[in-house]
Amino acid sequence: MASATTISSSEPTKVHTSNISSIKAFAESNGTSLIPSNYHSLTEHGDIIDVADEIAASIPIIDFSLLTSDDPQIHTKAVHELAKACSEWGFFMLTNHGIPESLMEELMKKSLEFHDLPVEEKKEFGDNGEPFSPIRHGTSFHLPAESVHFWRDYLKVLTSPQFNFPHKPPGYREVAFEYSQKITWVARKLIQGISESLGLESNSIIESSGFDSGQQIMAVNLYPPCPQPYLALGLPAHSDVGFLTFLIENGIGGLQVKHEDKWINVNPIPNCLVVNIGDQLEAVSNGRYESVLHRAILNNKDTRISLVVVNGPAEDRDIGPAPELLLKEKPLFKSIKYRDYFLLQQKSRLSDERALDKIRYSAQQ
Ligand SMILES: O=C(O)CCC(=O)C(=O)O
Ligand SMILES: [Fe+2]
Repeated sequence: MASATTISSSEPTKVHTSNISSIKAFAESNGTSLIPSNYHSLTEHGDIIDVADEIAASIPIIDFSLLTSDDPQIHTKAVHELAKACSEWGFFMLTNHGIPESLMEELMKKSLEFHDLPVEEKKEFGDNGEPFSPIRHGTSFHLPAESVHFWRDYLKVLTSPQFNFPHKPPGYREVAFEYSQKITWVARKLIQGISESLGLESNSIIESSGFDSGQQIMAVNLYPPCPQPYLALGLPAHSDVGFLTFLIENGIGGLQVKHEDKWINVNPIPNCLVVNIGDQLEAVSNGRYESVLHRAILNNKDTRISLVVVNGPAEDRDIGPAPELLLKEKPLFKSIKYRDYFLLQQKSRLSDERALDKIRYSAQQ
């Protein structure tokens, strides 16, 4: 115990962040039980402890096979459930989505293999700071411009309208392609259901947003064990940029969503997709469905991997509240090209601002 007391009372190590190009490599070589002070994003223990776990049991579950049922009554009931999940929570668990478990397992395995490649071998994918680069590998969120860093390494790939992917480890690209296609199909069906739930034609959002040549980004997040998990975060509170985000992970847990002003742990359920509403759906639905705030917390034992697919509109489309909704209500958001919104959102994530607030009409207007 004496040594533990000594460690906790010593100064956090000062490490030049420019020396940390991979938190995985750093964590593996860090001989202390302290983390560098520029990774301290949580100042109060309460911030991480104040979690409303009793509410977690009521996280909505949507059965995809009911939504796609040919029986109109079953379909209508599922659309109703979807509307409730989107308006009350902004996210839900999706079951019976038809994506084979073996595909998801293989993808997770290859993702771990990618992050396990020697640093040298991943250099060719290094993030050059250009948000539209097809492949970006890096650490934290945006290292050069941040004051506080996050305990995460990432691979971010633009998988649509053109499919890009690293060519290593062998077979990763193929399995990612299959998963990307299947997620696109599920996303398309959900967006149709969401359109209906808003009283729009089933294809209304798909067509107006150019969804079939829409932007899709796959992000593979790796969070190594963190010796002081109550001081750092894997990812800070944020909302996602697109219409819908799909998340799977390796069963460790760490995703939290904000619900009624409290953080809720989203415990992984095997073979389920975690789906959340992104900013573009909040805009299109004119605020009916809110883009949910979420973050990734850490633990000191296990490496966690999450695989996230963000599906959005085509980059050249102007996106704003659906015109059909504006027959009866005032627009809450200005229309903006998705490409410009994407850039705005990337910039906003470096501060505590939300990009949606930048396109929101003020109350007086
Ligand atoms: O890893 C997680 O649980 C969250 C990841 C996430 O929110 C993201 O990549 O946008
Ligand atoms: Fe996210």
